[in-house]
Amino acid sequence: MQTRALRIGTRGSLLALAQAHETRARLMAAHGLPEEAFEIVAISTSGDRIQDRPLSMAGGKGLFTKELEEAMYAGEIDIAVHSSKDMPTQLPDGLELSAFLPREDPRDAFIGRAAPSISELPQGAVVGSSSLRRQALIRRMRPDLDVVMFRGNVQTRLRKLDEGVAQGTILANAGLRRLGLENVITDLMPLDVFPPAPGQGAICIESRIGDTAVTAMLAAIDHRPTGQALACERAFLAALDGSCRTPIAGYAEIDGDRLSFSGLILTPDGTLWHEAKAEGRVADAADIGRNAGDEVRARAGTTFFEGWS
Ligand SMILES: NCc1[nH]cc(CCC(=O)O)c1CC(=O)O
Repeated sequence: MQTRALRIGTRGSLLALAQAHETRARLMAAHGLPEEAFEIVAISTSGDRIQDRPLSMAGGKGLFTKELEEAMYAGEIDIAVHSSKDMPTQLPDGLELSAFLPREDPRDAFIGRAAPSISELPQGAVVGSSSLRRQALIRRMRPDLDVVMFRGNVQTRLRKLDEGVAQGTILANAGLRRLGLENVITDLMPLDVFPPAPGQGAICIESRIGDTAVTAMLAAIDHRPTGQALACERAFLAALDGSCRTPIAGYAEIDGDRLSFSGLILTPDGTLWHEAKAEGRVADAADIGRNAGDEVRARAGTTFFEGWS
């Protein structure tokens, strides 16, 4: 018998709260438990407070997870719900990713004002993005565009578009859908020309290693194919050192017991890139990702990373 509510830790942003609610709904359904069996605990993180500079310059990944992990060590929460994309490849001691929810659409979405798609934007138009990967991919597609820094939550970015600060921006389709904002999307970026960040669209749940009652509960909502795809993508990222100052994209697709992976690194200006494609058994997901990362790293050579890594 469960005596006290399971405390679900989350960041306080609207997107994070939507993800925590989805997790709670799945746990309620899987275990036939009422809403009162769970408590959602919102915790503010350093990443949420930095609005004036790129996160890549402020310490990168981990900024969104550190406070939640401390709350987990302190026993203030039992699990932490995250966007897999924001998770460092190396977790702190004693914590593990014990469940992944079924992945949403991993594609990026374009929100255009002067034109519905990047290719139709007028010469020299301004596109806002704070993601190094998206900046590099936009520049690779359209070197003439002016790519500017764009931070803040979705609502802030939409307001900046209204104010004419930029003619377009790119956000994850998954996040927009979870917020019920898919109506603002004017184009969806194809996976081959605009590959997503490793983990994009997948919610993951972190817990304490050895917390058997909690991990048993989470096992019931774990979506194996998403976990396997993520094992591959995260191994690719880890092999490349996962520096958040190198634009990196990677996406694994699962079909039965087969996995196909495509990974890409680019220079921030989008003029140079190296791509690896691999296929194999799902059981070898992590090896496939690691080998692809090693291959890309070897092909790029050390000069590729000079200057920003
Ligand atoms: N770094 C912020 C972040 N982390 C996860 C998502 C989207 C949701 C997801 O990928 O699951 C976003 C916003 C965005 O990129 O538009």
